[in-house]
Amino acid sequence: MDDTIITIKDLNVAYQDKPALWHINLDIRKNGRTAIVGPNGAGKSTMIKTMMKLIRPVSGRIEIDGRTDKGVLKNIAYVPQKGEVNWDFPATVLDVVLMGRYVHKGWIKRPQKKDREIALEALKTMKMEAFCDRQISELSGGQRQRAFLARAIAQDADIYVMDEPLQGIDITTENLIMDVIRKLQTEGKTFIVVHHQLNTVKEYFDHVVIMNKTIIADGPTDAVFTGENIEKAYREKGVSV
Ligand SMILES: Nc1ncnc2c1ncn2[C@@H]1O[C@H](COP(=O)(O)OP(=O)(O)OP(=O)(O)O)[C@@H](O)[C@H]1O
Repeated sequence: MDDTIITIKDLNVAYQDKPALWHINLDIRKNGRTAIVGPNGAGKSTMIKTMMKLIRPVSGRIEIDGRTDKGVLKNIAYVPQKGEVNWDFPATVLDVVLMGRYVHKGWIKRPQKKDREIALEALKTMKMEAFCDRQISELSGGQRQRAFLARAIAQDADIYVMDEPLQGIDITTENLIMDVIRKLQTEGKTFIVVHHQLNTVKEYFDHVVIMNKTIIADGPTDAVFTGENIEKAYREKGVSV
């Protein structure tokens, strides 16, 4: 299908002997804003880490833009969960954003003037230019998330894969991130976002994947984000919806 950018076929993932994902079949919409929702432990992070080739599946196939090789990852900006990043690492905000440029240059070459300009422009988009020389250890949760989105923007990828970017941040940052995502979507970018707040799914995302170890439902938010499907995914956790 032309409007599909990622296709997952019969994907199975396990940690040691414990299955984490089974029989995942999924098409992700090109130029969409897709939320991935499901209860804690549903395998949302596992699925996107497998897309990023950070986890090796037991079986299955992931095609990104029709490709399965590692080179395609250059075209994906990955924003990991905040908790997975070592924020004590001595680096300034600008250093972090410049990392977005390394996929284009390799780690050996030093950033050029143009890379710095692109990084500063990305910081401006995230209203973080005043913090460019600040150590990342000194940032608030919302500022850290802005810096990470700036890094993703500096990478200039077509696909953004984000693991709970709105977790634990202030409402101003949340609104800014959603405004930037919507704007980038109008420029042709695709978003795949692990999202925890069920009350904002309809407002923020045009497509949704509801999962719990396997896919419960996926498609346009209006059609798929129903009480029945959410109930199915969250039932075993006893969440009332
Ligand atoms: N490195 C690991 N080693 C062993 N088990 C793991 C590992 N990472 C995750 N798991 C297990 O795999 C399952 C899926 O975890 P995952 O983090 O993908 O879920 P999630 O839907 O992203 O959860 P959350 O909403 O809590 O972030 C859970 O049972 C988890 O305990």
